[in-house]
This record gives sequence, C-alpha cells and structure tokens, in this order.
Amino acid sequence: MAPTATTTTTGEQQQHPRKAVGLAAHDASGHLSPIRILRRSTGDDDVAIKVLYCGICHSDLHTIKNDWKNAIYPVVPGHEIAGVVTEVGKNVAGFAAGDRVGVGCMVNACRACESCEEGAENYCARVVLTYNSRDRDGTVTRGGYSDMVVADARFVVRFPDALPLDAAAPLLCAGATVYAPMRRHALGAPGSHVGVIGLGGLGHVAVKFARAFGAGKVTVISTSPAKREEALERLGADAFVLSTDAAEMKAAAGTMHGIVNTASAAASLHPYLALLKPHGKMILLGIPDKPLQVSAFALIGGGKTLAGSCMASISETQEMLDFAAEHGVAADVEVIGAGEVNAAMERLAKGDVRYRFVIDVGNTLKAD
Ligand SMILES: NC(=O)C1=CN([C@@H]2O[C@H](COP(=O)(O)OP(=O)(O)OC[C@H]3O[C@@H](n4cnc5c(N)ncnc54)[C@H](OP(=O)(O)O)[C@@H]3O)[C@@H](O)[C@H]2O)C=CC1
Ligand SMILES: O=C/C=C/c1ccc(O)c(O)c1
Ligand SMILES: [Zn+2]
Ligand SMILES: [Zn+2]
Repeated sequence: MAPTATTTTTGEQQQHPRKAVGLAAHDASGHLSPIRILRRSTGDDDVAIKVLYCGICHSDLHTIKNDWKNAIYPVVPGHEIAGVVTEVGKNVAGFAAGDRVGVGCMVNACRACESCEEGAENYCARVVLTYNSRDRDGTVTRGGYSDMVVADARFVVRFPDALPLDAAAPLLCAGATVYAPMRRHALGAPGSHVGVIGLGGLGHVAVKFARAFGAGKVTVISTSPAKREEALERLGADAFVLSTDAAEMKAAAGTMHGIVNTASAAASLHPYLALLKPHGKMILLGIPDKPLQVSAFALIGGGKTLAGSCMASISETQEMLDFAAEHGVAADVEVIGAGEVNAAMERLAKGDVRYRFVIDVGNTLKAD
C-alpha cells in the first residue's frame, strides 16, 4: 500500500526537509499504515540513524489506541530503536558512521533543571519523548517505526558488540525501565526475594536482570497459567504464582522484599501488596488506562512502600546495555515484518507474544 503523505506545514517542511517513511496510526482504532514523514537535517549536535529494528512496547499500543487520552495523530510509535549511524554533526565526538546505536524513550530535555543537571533527564518536566511529544522546534516527534531517525547525540546510546540488535532493541525501553528502579531500590539484590508481576516485555527482562544481579529468589506473579513452565524452565524464575489462585497467593503472602509491577491493565494492588514482607517495596511501572486505588491499610500495615518509576536516564540506559552485554541478557523476541505490525498489535493486546515483538525495519519498511 502506497504511503499516505503526512500532514506537514510549510514551516515543518522547511525545518524538516528530509524524506522518510514510517508506520502511523491516524485514529484510536490504532490501525497502522505506511506514511511519508519528514526528518530534520543532521544538526551540529545530531546523529542520523538508519533504523534496522524497533521493538513494540505496550506503551506504543496504549498510545495508538489513545488509552491515555494524549495521542497526537498521526502517531508514529517506536522507542526501542536499533540501527547504524549514517551521519554525525560537526560537534559530535562520541559516534561515527557505522556505529551500532539506539534511541529509547526520550530525544530531548531542558538540560537546565535540577533533574537534567543531576543526569536524570527522564524526570525533566520538559522531557521530549521519542514519539507523540511536542519537540522544542514545535514539531511532533515521530518514533522508530520508520526507516530513519535524527536525534541529538546526548540521547543516543551505543550497543556493545556482544548484543545482537534485534534482541537488544527492547532493552532500550523494557530493559532500561526495569533495570533502573531495580538498581535504585536494590530489588533482586543478592539474598533478596523479588517478585515480578506480569511476564511480558518488561517482566521477562526483569526476571533476567534479577537472575544476573544474583537475587536469592525470583517469583513470577502472572495471570497466565500457560507461562508457568517456561518461566521456571527457561527464564530462570524460582517460583511462579498464578495471581488468580487464592491458595498460591496466600502461600506467597509476606515473603517478598520487593515487587516489580509491570501489569498493563488495571488490577487491584491489594492482593499484590500482601505478598510483600514488612517494609517491602512495590515499584509501579505498568501504566493502565484507568487510575489505580489503594487503601491506606494496604500500605500502613507493614510499613510498605509503593513507588513509581519512569523510563531511565541516558546514563542508566547505557550502563544497562553494558551490563546486559557482560551478563548475556537480551530480550526474547519475535521478529516480524512491517506488514505484520497490525496483527502483532492484536496479539500483544491478548498477551500472545513471548515476549517482545520486534519489527525488522531495515529489511521490510521501505519507501515504494
Ligand atoms: N513506567 C515506565 O516508564 C514504562 C511503563 N511501561 C508500561 O508498562 C506496561 C507493560 O509494558 P510491556 O511489558 O511492554 O507490556 P506487555 O503487554 O508485554 O506485558 C504486560 C503484562 O502484564 C500482564 N497483565 C496484563 N493484564 C493484566 C491484568 N489485568 N492483571 C495483571 N497482569 C496483567 C500480562 O502478564 P501475565 O500474562 O504474566 O499476567 C502481560 O504480559 C505497559 O502498561 C506500559 O505502558 C512500559 C515502559 C516504560
Ligand atoms: O514505554 C514507556 C513509556 C513511558 C512514558 C513516560 C511518560 C509519559 O508521559 C508517557 O506517555 C510514557
Ligand atoms: Zn516503552
Ligand atoms: Zn530538564
């Protein structure tokens, strides 16, 4: 199907003269179709990247379906972008043509606030997300379901040679998002018992990182009985608790030092908080479309902590990639062609993926 022309203004065409092709959703049906888009020229601080792979994060699905009511259509999703450098600006010293690089969830920030100065640009109030965000030049950002991207070098990371780009692409969001809070809150530290709610893209990588951290015990807490065997036999979990089984949940109550919650749909927190030991911590990562409720007693009783965490900083993302390369951590992926993306979204909505779809952009997304 021939790409549709994107809706660009004359101003945007002047600022973004470079033709590219992508996959866009035009409404809350979430149906993705080819689109011509424009990218900026390579600025002095920029890196131009030929996209080879892009992971499909559940946030992409939330966004194109407008679950969060923040979609700026046409949405070109994708923030698990892996590819090779084609051009660098004259101020860029750390990258060169041919380098294996990635772009995750962010492409800009204010660089002046307390968070930016601390190297925590993911908590900048003016953070610019890789897609569906208003950039500083006023244009809407478009993500990695496209054949090329241009990004400020500060927001580009390097893949170690040991990481294959298809299986490493999901680390840019799924991996970084679980790695950062697990390190910050010592979840999965040696001798500790960590639970992971939701064995999906984020969850399965959390299990792998917990193993690599030397956790004393890793328990998957899942709504899917079909995931039990491979959680235990292949992913390295020590235990599997079916959250719909009252006896299994009761047996696990009060046993966990920490829990990583990656559930993509709204579910009562109370049964999960009961799994924590006194003073245990739940890190909330999943972003369901509906607000969550928690009773005071669920936290006060036991002195428990419920903390949110958002993406990861660029330095945490690079640290995570280097750690993953050293410890053999990569995502379990199902590589698909650009033409299969809508079928993949339907399967993702049903949890029918083990455990991350990755689009083979380099070989299957081309301008006609
Ligand atoms: N905070 C942040 O910075 C980030 C947040 N996210 C968010 O994290 C969530 C997970 O993303 P991702 O891993 O890509 O999604 P996936 O769809 O790959 O995995 C989500 C998992 O959640 C579980 N789940 C689904 N529905 C329910 C339910 N009703 N109750 C309990 N568990 C449920 C399923 O696991 P099982 O079958 O084992 O039950 C499913 O596999 C999304 O909401 C996404 O938007 C993603 C990246 C960054
Ligand atoms: O998948 C990652 C999404 C993270 C995210 C963070 C902040 C925000 O406003 C979003 O819409 C998504
Ligand atoms: Zn994501
Ligand atoms: Zn800032």
